[in-house]
Amino acid sequence: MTAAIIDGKAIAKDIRAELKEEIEALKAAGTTPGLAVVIVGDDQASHTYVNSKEKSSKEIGIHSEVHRYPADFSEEALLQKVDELNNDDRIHGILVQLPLPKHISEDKVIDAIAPEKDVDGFHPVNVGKMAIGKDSFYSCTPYGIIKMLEKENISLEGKHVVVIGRSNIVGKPAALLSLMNNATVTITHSQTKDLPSITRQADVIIAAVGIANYVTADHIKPGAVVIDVGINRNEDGKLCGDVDFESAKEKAGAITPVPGGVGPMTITMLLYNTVKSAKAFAAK
Ligand SMILES: Nc1nc(=O)c2c([nH]1)NC[C@@H]1CN(c3ccc(C(=O)N[C@@H](CCC(=O)O)C(=O)O)cc3)C=[N+]21
Repeated sequence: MTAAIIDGKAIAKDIRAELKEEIEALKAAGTTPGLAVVIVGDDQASHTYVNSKEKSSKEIGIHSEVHRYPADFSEEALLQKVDELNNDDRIHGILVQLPLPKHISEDKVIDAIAPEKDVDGFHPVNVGKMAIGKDSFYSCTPYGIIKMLEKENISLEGKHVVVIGRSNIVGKPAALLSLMNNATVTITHSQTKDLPSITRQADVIIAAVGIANYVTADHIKPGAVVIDVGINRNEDGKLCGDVDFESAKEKAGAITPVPGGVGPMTITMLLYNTVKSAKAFAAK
């Protein structure tokens, strides 16, 4: 059996087209959604992502600004910038690109973002609301996975979702959002014993380990849905996921590629959250 390939890029394109229309309506009613991205340091990959976020925002009519600072920018100055954006009426979404240089506390910076502008869904208020099943800004990568499954008509109801990874940004929120969609959820991680025996029970595997080609056909129940969150570079410098795509696609029922799977959905949900925030501000 060869798996159906879930085309994240195409799904992202559809959602962005819907957002573009919403933005036009919002603009006609006097509100232009605004997104501010803050990046500190000169990590090349981070700059590439941020440029891509800026381009995607502009394409659908979001006012986008990027604030770039050198690696030695102080924590105090960054907190001050966040405060300024919190109070800027043109800005409905604030994203501080992670990771930050070591001398800056990521927790402090995330805590400083106004929860109602935290379109990344990283602020404890938004994470807490999600954990108790309330509406909030959900973290873009796991939310993108949920939307992608929705668009593919893959219901999570009563399904066994096995998440590999327990990060605050992907693993934990992916588990919570799956639970919210009535899945039975198992979270596995680096201390889990005999991982393949657990992932082989999964109807849906969400792989967020951060190790190239870690999940192989041996981890997969025939016909299972495999979602690959990884973004790694292999020996040849080529982009690859946490899933060994070539072997996995012979066993899975459906699978996301890297690139072109979860990544484009992550950016799309950032745009989605920004529009959602602008709508909430407009309603006030
Ligand atoms: N505050 C914050 N929020 C984030 O959401 C955030 C962050 N920090 N730091 C870094 C990670 C990473 N991330 C990606 C988003 C899109 C792609 C993406 O679009 N990837 C394309 C390919 C990109 C390429 O070709 O390099 C794809 O998978 O098809 C990848 C990675 C957001 N992150």
